[in-house]
Amino acid sequence: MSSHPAPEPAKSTRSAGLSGRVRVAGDKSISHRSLIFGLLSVGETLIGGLLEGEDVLATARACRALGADVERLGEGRWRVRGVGVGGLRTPSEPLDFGNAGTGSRLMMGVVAGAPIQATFDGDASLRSRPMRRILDPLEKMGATVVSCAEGGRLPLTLKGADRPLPIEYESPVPSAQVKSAVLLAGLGAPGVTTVIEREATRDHTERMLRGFGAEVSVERHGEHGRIIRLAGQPELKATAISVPADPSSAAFPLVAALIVEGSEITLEGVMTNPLRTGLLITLTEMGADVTLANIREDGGEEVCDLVVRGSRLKGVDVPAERAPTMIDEYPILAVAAAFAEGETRMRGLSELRVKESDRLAAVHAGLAANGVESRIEGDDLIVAGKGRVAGGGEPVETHLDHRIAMSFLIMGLAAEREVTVDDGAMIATSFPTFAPLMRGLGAEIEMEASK
Ligand SMILES: O=C(O)C1=C[C@@H](OP(=O)(O)O)[C@@H](O)[C@H](O)C1
Ligand SMILES: C=C(OP(=O)(O)O)C(=O)O
Repeated sequence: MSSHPAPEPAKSTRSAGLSGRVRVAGDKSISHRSLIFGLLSVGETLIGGLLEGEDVLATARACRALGADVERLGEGRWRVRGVGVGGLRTPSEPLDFGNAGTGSRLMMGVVAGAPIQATFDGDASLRSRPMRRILDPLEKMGATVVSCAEGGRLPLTLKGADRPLPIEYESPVPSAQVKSAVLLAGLGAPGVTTVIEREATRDHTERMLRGFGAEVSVERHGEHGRIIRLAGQPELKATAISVPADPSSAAFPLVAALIVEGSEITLEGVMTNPLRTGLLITLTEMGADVTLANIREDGGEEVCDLVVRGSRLKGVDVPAERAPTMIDEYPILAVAAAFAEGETRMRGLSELRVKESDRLAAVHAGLAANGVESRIEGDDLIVAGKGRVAGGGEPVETHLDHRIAMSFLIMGLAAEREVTVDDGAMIATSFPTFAPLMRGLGAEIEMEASK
């Protein structure tokens, strides 16, 4: 098992109006995929704006272990010399993905579609997460699970198919990671690999496959779904990639500026891919003062500058079908809901139970510790917003979950008393510049290690 950094307790206190103009780090989903597609294509892939968080760095190491030449040229600037789908090699050591679900699951798809074998491992959080959802379709494509921990969990050794089979797969869970693993394995299969989604999930894999020269078609399916078809055995061509700013990271300064009275900030170049904008839609319904300015394109995605001002929020009902477009944003939405007037009901959150932590339970406990009433009914989370938050509770237990740590540190910026979290170290997995960036806007956040 990979070790974690030493726990780093952190706290935040009520802050005066936030102000400034910042750009959050590169999108985590696109960063993982940039490295992986770099590995799978022949030639030189140049990446700008790569997120240099621990999760993505683990993927970079895995790409090296599978045969790519991966080099950091400067801040966020990386070069990958790939080996092509047919040129992957069996790594000599286990691949350690740390805390990263995306990196490990996508790479299982890569290994499954090639005649190689690899062992996957990670930290205690990743070892507890379900992998059967990935292994089931990959076994249908011809991969073999050589060994694994109970319930198909990490550490596990996967042997790729000598001759991968193209399949048609309808995932029982709405998951971009499952979809991506099947499509990545499908690169090595002759014929067409098809993924059917009842609810559309983030489509970065499909878009980037096209960008690297593969043939991919996407068709609507029912009210919210899609059918994705990939023609197998393409020759992927290396390309240049610019990674836009991550909307899931932007969510933290965004909500901070809404709840801290008198704030006005600008978040530059935030990606507004329609399958990632559920939080923006929800906050707008809650009465948030957010303007989308300077809408343009970056790296094949629409981006804009978000101008955010302190706002009085009201409780809303968030429909279950919106969940895939804001799946990582529920912890910070729950914080916004705590400062709103009235009840917010977030529906259909079963997937939150299998993230870095059980986020439903972690959010509920952290809110309760800081004087906010909430309840879980089935898969719904209901937060009773009172327009104010007491704070001052016992340290919030973050369970190795970066988003729980960041969400509660944001809560402390507008709570009456300080909010503490037991460990902010995992923030480095997705948003290593979180604390300095927030402090630059005027937020009072203290991490123990940087005192
Ligand atoms: O494909 C991706 O890049 C991701 C998919 C989502 O996970 P699921 O596929 O498990 O929903 C999301 O939670 C994760 O942070 C990133
Ligand atoms: C769920 C997340 O990531 P992953 O699944 O890659 O660990 C996240 O970043 O919130």
